Amino acid sequence: MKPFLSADFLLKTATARTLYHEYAKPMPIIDYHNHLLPDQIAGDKQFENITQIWLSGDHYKWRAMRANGVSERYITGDASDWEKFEKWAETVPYTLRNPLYHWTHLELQRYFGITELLNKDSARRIYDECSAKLQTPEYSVQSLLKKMQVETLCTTDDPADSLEHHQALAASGFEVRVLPTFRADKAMAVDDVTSYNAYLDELGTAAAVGISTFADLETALRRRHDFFASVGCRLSDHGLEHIYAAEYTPAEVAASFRKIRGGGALTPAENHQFKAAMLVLLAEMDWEKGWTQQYHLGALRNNNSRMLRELGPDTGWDSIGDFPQGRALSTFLDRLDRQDKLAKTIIYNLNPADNDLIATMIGNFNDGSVAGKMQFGSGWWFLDQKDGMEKQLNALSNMGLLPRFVGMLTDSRSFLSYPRHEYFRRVLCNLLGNDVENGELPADMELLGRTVQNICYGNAKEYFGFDKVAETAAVSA
Ligand SMILES: O=C[C@H](O)[C@@H](O)[C@@H](O)[C@H](O)C(=O)O
Repeated sequence: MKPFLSADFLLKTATARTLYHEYAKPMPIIDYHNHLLPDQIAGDKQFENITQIWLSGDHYKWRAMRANGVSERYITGDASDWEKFEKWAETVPYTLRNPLYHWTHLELQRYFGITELLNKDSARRIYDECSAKLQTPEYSVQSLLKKMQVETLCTTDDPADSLEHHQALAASGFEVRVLPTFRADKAMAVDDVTSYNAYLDELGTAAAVGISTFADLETALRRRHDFFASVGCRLSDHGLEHIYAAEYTPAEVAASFRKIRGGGALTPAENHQFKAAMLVLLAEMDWEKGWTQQYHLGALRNNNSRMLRELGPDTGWDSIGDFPQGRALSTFLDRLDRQDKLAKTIIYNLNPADNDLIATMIGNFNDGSVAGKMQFGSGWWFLDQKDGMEKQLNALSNMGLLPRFVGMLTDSRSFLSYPRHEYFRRVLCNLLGNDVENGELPADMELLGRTVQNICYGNAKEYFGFDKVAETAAVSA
């Protein structure tokens, strides 16, 4: 019987072990999508204790604690940090076979050298040891990122954000490249007219333009898009139930915007037209700059209205939706491709039933401009565990080109989540190792090793063009 979480964790074959230890593990990390807070990186934050760095903001853990009968007081409420950690420790044994069980113990091992299982009995010891270490310079946020060989990370940022912390980091010479991502969801969130109009005022202030017409909105977004590019941004991102691809005319969109600005709500048809127009506008801006556009599709969000009122969005009340994806996505991508304005694109589906749909959809729009132009994103959110990752890798292998995949991202809110890349790399190497052992792939370690290194690092380095950021910054300096 293999020991739990040993050096060869998830690596069932000799080939897998070689591929992981000799090829995957040494690769730096390019974490091109996460929700880390740039001010905490710029300020090189020293977290007070393990609860603050590990539990606050992690709605994966929050859901597990709730499922385990823990009251909200000990999750997002006013219990002490120790009380919250104790409740998490009590919950961990009940997460076995959930990825949290692996991540929790992998993170204790990799960051704190703790191999003891976390549970009620070990909670105090582990809390004290981790919290004491977190007070030392080796556990400041910047030290933690360097410890995990992070080379580049992209945070998630609103067009109205000042990006002051990204600028400060670039000026500080911090070895890890910390770049923004242009996440314009709020710029098309017309479902709530009141909050949308308030946001438009905020966006207008940031862009130094009064936003009365749709043309003004475009001006404001273009100014912010240009500003994000000047700070090194190379990606955009969207979180949507599905793509919007209704037919529209500029006049219809302009009229809808006037209606919104007057405080009027759009009809469902006007709503879909407006969102379709916004997606095209934003996609064209991405194409003009050679950025990569990301679409996170299929989440059924904020299911618990009581808790949405109490805690707000992204607090653990979302789940996998069953929205039809294919037709609108095809129409949208074709609309851009027809104009030769389709940027590099990564599509993440939250419903695994859409895996094959996305894996085949991306094959419709590779135009020869760049290898792997159209990407099927890594297992996302409820799918970023062994089973979900294997399904995504197998669908991509069966219907696309696995060796052209830009690989994993943490998508996390915690600075202790970087072992997710290790987890993915182990899953990848194990799949390839199994194929070699079964005679389904040649035991060509040069070919397989290069493939592993490209998926873990090389493809992302080439595809996103972050090095161009350095060149641009040097030129503009
Ligand atoms: O893994 C979970 C994800 O980070 C989830 O929190 C995000 O997808 C977020 O809701 C977003 O819209 O970007």
